[in-house]
Amino acid sequence: MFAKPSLAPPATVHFAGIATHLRNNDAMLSVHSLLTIIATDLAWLLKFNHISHSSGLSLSFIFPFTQAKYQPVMSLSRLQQPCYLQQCPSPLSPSIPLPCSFSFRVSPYSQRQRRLRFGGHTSSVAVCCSLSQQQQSQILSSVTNGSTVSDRKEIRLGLPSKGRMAADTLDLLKDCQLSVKHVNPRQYVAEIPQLTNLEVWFQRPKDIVRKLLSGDLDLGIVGFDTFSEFGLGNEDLIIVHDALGYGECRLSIAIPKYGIFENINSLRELAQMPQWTTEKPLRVATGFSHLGPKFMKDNGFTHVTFSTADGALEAAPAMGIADAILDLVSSGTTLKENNLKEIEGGVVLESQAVLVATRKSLIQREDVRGITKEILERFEAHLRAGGQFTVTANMRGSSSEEVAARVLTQPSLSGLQVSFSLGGGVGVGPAPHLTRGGLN
Ligand SMILES: Nc1ncnc2c1ncn2[C@@H]1O[C@H](COP(=O)(O)OP(=O)(O)OP(=O)(O)O)[C@@H](O)[C@H]1O
Ligand SMILES: O=P(O)(O)OC[C@H]1O[C@H](OP(=O)(O)OP(=O)(O)O)[C@H](O)[C@@H]1O
Repeated sequence: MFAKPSLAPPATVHFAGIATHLRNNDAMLSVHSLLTIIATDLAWLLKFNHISHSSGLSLSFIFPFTQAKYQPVMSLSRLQQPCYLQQCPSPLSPSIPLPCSFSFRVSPYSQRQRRLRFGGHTSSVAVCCSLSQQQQSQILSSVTNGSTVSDRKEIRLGLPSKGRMAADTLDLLKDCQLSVKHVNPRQYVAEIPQLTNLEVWFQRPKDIVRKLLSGDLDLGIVGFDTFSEFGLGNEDLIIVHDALGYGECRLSIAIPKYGIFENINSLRELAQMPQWTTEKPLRVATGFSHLGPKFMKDNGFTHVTFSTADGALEAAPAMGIADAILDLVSSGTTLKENNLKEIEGGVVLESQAVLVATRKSLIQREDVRGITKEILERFEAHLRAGGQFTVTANMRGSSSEEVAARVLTQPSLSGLQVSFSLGGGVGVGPAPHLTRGGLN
């Protein structure tokens, strides 16, 4: 099972890490950042990631891919060369041949499967790598050069103070037995008694991202859209959990259903309309003044201008202020009510709530890593448990299949999907919890 490496493994320190997000170019950032963290504190990451040591030789990176759209491509080319890589056995994936730098794709992951991402076979790919002591020092010095995090002793977590994300964020924390206690209801600071030395600061989502960048917060929960817009691709921000399961929406271009747009149904068609000239460019209203222009430029729009507003952007075309809008959509009701439509190829990004940390805090502060681990484990436990029930029953049966067949023929349990192993119990999809009485 353990393929012979093409390069002899050096006498090395071995690293392990987990990339909890991989989005296009962020992939390299994750790998690099996390490698660095490992270099800083190997023991912590081992615990953090539940990674097992393999044959005393190497440890695994595990990359859970959650959204097919990102088509994650991983590269280790940023690592200092030469970088010795070798195949490692993994229960999660078939072997992957690994040259010094490499890329791979992972099979698409459906919406329905997303929450189970740590459990499925297609969701993860494990690779292992070993780096020499010298490479370790190089990586470490490349990220620890520059400014250090401030001298403050507490750890700061930013949570949305208002808007759509606020209540759902508190609900998620509550579901994870992390109760946010206001010291004073009129203050923006709070605490979570279960997490020692943690200060919660309530801020507008965009300010959470800004304060992460400035080093005034260590961790934050925001929508991926806000992270992308205000994070400006800054490599100091790391998404440590990319799918918290709420705040789901997409950032999308919309145009009127009527007039000159009546027969326009794709971004390509929109770009090719003869109406747009230097004198009369396509006018787009958006609150996303970083992502908007970038997206339009990447999609070949040369004659385009942008205007901004703080809300109710859907009114802009009817008011004659804009030709198109670029805004968040979830149910699509607001677009419909305003006679607007989305178009093929017009989605800039899919968003939901994410947990963000600053790379500097993670690298330089052990207590931040500890708290991050604690929060992440609670989130994962909660999110993975969603829709899962355990049925405990005394049943006769000569095999797991026979018991499963019996469970599924019970009218009261109809609709269950069994995804189990027996010997101890049967794990199923949505189901009642049976604790006593036999199902015979
Ligand atoms: N229609 C929607 N459905 C689901 N989630 C949404 C929707 N609109 C926005 N969101 C998510 O909620 C986040 C917060 O949006 P919201 O407009 O409520 O607050 P905000 O960021 O405080 O806005 P602003 O500061 O511009 O007033 C967005 O960044 C996005 O991630
Ligand atoms: O697709 P839908 O479910 O209709 O949701 C989309 C709307 O939700 C958001 O606005 P929000 O309600 O937060 O108000 P805002 O326009 O003041 O930002 C977004 O800006 C859209 O206008």
